[in-house]
Order: sequence, then structure tokens, then C-alpha cells
Amino acid sequence: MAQRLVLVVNCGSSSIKFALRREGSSAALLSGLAEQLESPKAILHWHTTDGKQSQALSPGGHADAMASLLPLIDEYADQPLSAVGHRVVHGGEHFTGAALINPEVIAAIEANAPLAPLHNPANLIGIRAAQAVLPQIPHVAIFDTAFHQSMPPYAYRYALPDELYAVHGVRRYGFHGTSHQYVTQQAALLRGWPATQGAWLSAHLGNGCSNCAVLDGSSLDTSMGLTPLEGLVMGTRSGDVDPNLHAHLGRTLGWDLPRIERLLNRESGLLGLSGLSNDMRELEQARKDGHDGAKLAIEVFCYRLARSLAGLAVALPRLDGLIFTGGIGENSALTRALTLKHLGILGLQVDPDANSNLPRGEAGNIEAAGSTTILVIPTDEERQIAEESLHLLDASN
Ligand SMILES: Nc1ncnc2c1ncn2[C@@H]1O[C@H](COP(=O)(O)OP(=O)(O)O)[C@@H](O)[C@H]1O
Ligand SMILES: CC(=O)OP(=O)(O)O
Ligand SMILES: [Mg+2]
Repeated sequence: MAQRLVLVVNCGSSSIKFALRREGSSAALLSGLAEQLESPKAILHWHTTDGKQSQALSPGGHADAMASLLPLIDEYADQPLSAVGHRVVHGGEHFTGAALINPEVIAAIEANAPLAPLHNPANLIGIRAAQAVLPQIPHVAIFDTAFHQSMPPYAYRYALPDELYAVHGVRRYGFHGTSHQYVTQQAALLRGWPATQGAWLSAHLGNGCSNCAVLDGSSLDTSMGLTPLEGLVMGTRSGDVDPNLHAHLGRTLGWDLPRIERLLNRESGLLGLSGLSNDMRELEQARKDGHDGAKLAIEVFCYRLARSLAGLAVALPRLDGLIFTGGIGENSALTRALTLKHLGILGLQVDPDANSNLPRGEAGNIEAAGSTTILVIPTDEERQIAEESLHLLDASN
């Protein structure tokens, strides 16, 4: 039987990441990014075995971008698509795994949108745009939250009156599950273990950042909560603040909730601390050039990351290894080194040469002799989404 083809769509607020994947293959036939949508700078980049190319897009938003990238799918797909797998960030408690998209699933994603205001609305736009252009093919939703449904109540409950959980669903959900699951499986395979073995801490550091404690293939705790704002310092998100900040800003500055939500989600994190940028590459350069804000932002980012990892370690009976992933985790030797400076308490010691000289895009060990394992593993959410989409189709046939 021919290996099946899957289109993976990860629709963000101003971008669409996509990949065309063949079953069982580690490399994508085609992968790309449509970014700065709804602006005059809207552009589509894609990467195939022929190399990298780009094309300007009309500033018409997600639906237009989907229509523009479809001819590429037609060009590179050498057989009909079997499925379209969509990343969906918040699935609430409804979804412990992948779901075939139908009107009820769309309604559940809509119902969870207030809990992931930067993500779910964009995910829905992507689903609708893709369904409009590919109506005959099964569309599958893969939820960031699903992997964390294994957390025990003592990890997912807030210390709030029961009614808020039982009636209103206020609890910790966790996100980036696809990535935490993928990299912990890869870590086990690198050890020569079955994919679901081991006691791991995983740090997914992209625009959004979260940590996760995984034991034998199950998430036991994670740093994000009800929404993707809790926990670590991120590109533009504050991560944890004193919950009384809201009342304080309301009383002292007269700020209403939308203003505070914008502050915490879009104006804070690395961007707010540095006063310069949410992009770690720019901050590293600025730090070298003596920019105090960039230096402070990186220090806070790394200290808070280490503090969260040390806290999550209590979820595990032992530690087989720490994994760095995501754009920052995979590429920023500085972030890894500064974070690991705080983590001697967990038996983690970095080898500076291994850390600085890791070949880009490859998995590798960066621990010093005698240290607990420290790995850098490129995440591949698209691969995991493609595989889970096909598993769901197989299970429902
Ligand atoms: N070579 C690099 N050095 C330091 N940071 C990097 C490097 N490459 C990418 N990054 C950082 O990775 C972050 C984006 O991560 P990514 O995983 O691509 O984000 P997303 O969550 O949108 O998928 C940005 O802060 C970017 O600056
Ligand atoms: C959930 C989340 O934060 O996702 P991203 O990193 O894509 O923003
Ligand atoms: Mg990402």
C-alpha cells in the first residue's frame, strides 16, 4: 500500500505554518510559512528538496493565504491527500486525543476560544479556510491540551472553590502537548528505550514557552494553566504574576480587563522587560552590544525557566534527562547555559563546548561528564500531528 499523504496546518494569529508529510517519513515533502497576514508585507515562504522559495501574498488574510498555498500542495503532492491535520491549541476537557472535525468539534473549539484568545480563533479560521478549499478530505484536530489530560487532580486543580472547576471548568490544562510528547519520545528512542519510557523534563521554548514533567509517556505536570499565559516568561507574555495585579492595576491606574489582558499577553515577556524585542536572536545581539534591557530580559527568562523546571521535578520519581526544544531551546546556547547555571541542584551540569557547537537542526547531548542527561531535540509538531491524524483515521475505519 502506498504511504499516505497528510497536509498539516498550524494557523496562528498572523501566520499559517503548513507541511506536506508522507506517512513514515521523517522529512516533509514541503513545509512552509505564510506570515504577516493581513498586512502589506504578507509573504509565503516554502521549503522543498528543490530549496527555499518565497512569494508575496495579497494582504487578504488567512483564507486568501490558504488559497495561495493550495497550488503548492497540488504541485508537490504526488498522490491524493488522505487527511488534513490541524493544530488546535485549547480543547478543554473534551478531548483526550485527536478528533475528526465535525460541527460539534467546531462548536467545542469555539467554546474554548475565550481560554486561548491568541490561538483558538486563528485555529478556527485555518480549519474553515482549509475545509472550504479541501471539502472532500477528512480534517482532524490535534489539541495542545490533550497530552496533559493525564495530569492528576493535585496538579491540575487551582486552590479555588470547587464550583469554579465543576461548573465553569476553571483548572490547569497545559499546552504544547504535541511537542512535549514528541521530544520525550525522541529522547527515549535516543537512549534505546521504548518511546514511552523515562522520567523527563521538557522545556519547549518558542514564542510561547512551557515546561512539562513526563513519566513513561504521560504528562504529570506542566507550567501552563487555564490559558497559555501561566508559567514561564515568553516572547510577549508575562507568565506568572501576582494574581492581585489585576485588582491593583484596576484600582491604581483605572485599567479595564481588556487593557490588562493586552498588557499580559502582548506587551510583556521578553518584549516588555527589554523594551526592545520579543525575538531572542535580537536580544542576544543587543545584549552583546551592551543593552541593559536585553540583558535583564534574558536573565529573568532563564532564571524563571530554571525555577519552574526545579519545581516540576517534584512530579517525577527520578530524572532521566532534561530536554530543550522550540526555536529558543534548539538554537540559543546562551539561554541553555544561563538556565543550567541555576540547575546544579538537579545534578545538571552543561558541557560548554558541546552546548556551543551543537550542529543546527540536530539532536544532541550537551551534559558534562557525570551530569544527568541534557538533550537538545528539534521538535516536530507537524510530524506528530500527521501521525496522530492517520492513527485516528485508522482507528475510526
Ligand atoms: N539562532 C537562534 N538563536 C536564538 N534564538 C533563536 C534562534 N532561532 C530562533 N530563535 C528564537 O526562537 C523563537 C521562536 O521560536 P519558534 O519555535 O519558531 O516559535 P513558534 O512558537 O512561533 O513556533 C524566537 O524568539 C526566535 O528569536
Ligand atoms: C500554546 C502556545 O503558547 O502556543 P505558541 O507557542 O504556538 O504560541
Ligand atoms: Mg512553535
